[in-house]
Amino acid sequence: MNAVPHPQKQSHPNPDARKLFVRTVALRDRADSSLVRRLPDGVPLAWLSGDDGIVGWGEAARLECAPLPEGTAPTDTSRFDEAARWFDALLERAEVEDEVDLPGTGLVTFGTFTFAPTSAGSTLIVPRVVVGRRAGRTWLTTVTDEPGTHPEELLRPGSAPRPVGPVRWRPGSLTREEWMGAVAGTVARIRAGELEKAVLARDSFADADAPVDVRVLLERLRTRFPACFTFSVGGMVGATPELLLRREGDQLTSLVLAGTRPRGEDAESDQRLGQEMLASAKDVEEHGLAVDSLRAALEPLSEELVVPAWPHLLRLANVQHLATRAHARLSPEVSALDAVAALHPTAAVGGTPTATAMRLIAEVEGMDRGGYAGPVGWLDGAGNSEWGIALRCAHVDGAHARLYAGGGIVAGSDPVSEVAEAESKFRVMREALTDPEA
Ligand SMILES: C=C(O[C@H]1C=CC=C(C(=O)O)[C@@H]1O)C(=O)O
Repeated sequence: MNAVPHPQKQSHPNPDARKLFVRTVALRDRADSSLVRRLPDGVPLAWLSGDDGIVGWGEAARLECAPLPEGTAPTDTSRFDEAARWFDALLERAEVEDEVDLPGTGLVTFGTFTFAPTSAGSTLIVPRVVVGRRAGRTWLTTVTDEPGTHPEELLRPGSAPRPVGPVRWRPGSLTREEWMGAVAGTVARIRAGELEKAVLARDSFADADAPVDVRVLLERLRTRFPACFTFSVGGMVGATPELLLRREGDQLTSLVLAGTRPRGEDAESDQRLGQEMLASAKDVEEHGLAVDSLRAALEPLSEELVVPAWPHLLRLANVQHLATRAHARLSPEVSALDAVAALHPTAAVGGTPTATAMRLIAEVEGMDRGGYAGPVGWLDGAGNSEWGIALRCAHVDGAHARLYAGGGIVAGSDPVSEVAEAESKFRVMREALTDPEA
């Protein structure tokens, strides 16, 4: 497979040799106005959490990592190293004037990495324009090839987003029965001792009549899932509840999720379902393996690491999860992308042992995950960054979307419940792609 060709690549034959002029200025704005409204039509970049976040558009620089040949070790991390080298080189040649100086100001790149090293789609994009907000402060960053461009010249009001229109839904790579068979086969292999856990996913397709205006999806996702990170990077669009890592200075935070139940019809059944999950040996084991994988990856990188002994419940509009929030103080030489490379894939999306689970996933899912279950987020010149795990998402390409959803399989998993769980996770993007009745 080859890297997806991109027109921007041809227009800058040697993009790494260019010098970038980066300017961040404060912007007066209402703290609760939607950043999505700033976005012009086109292919938006976004990372949103409640009313805060960053949105961007245009391309000052772009890196497409080439997929590695079949047979490459599934845990290969060279795409993260390539991305780090590329961004460092841009940063060295950037002239940055930053009067706001917060995480996300100055030179920023958005990024999406594939789940597996052999897939195409690991991409970093430095936008021409970024509008960001954090704790009531809003800013504008512009990235130009010439000095002296007035930043606000690049800030034009966005056009009104278009509804999606009629959508046709198509089944994915495996039928429901085939996928249940893959789950049952995985349970048997786990029971036979080949591995402890694997996270299996499936895909499904949506076709609209006209190119989907991603801004509509972003606005629906961010308002329905305020506790999630709503993102759009390199075609990957979704609202993930799972934070692979946030790095601010030497502090790292991660939110591990594994273990899922539906939301109840009323407060009482909701409570009961949550308590049942906290008491379920199967869910606690599934969650514990994800936490163990995070701990094992972070320990060598940290001077301090605090991981709570018991999970708590995270309730979202469609499902509830077992959640553990971990904190670390990183060793001085560890960069955000070093930490991403070490943590990906946690057993919330891969399995245990990691390499065995990744091989099984490639063998039984019958699809290429692309950016699904890979890291998605942003990185700034000071090394601050946020990377979610791309879940509850779709790859949107013009009028077409490929949706992904999965769940952790352990010895006690049941194929029928796993299909239902994947359906409840698909709902996030199915609802975002469905216009409200007029
Ligand atoms: C793999 C997915 O979710 C992961 C994150 C939270 C809970 C999960 C679970 O309960 O299986 C999964 O580990 C997905 O949303 O596609």
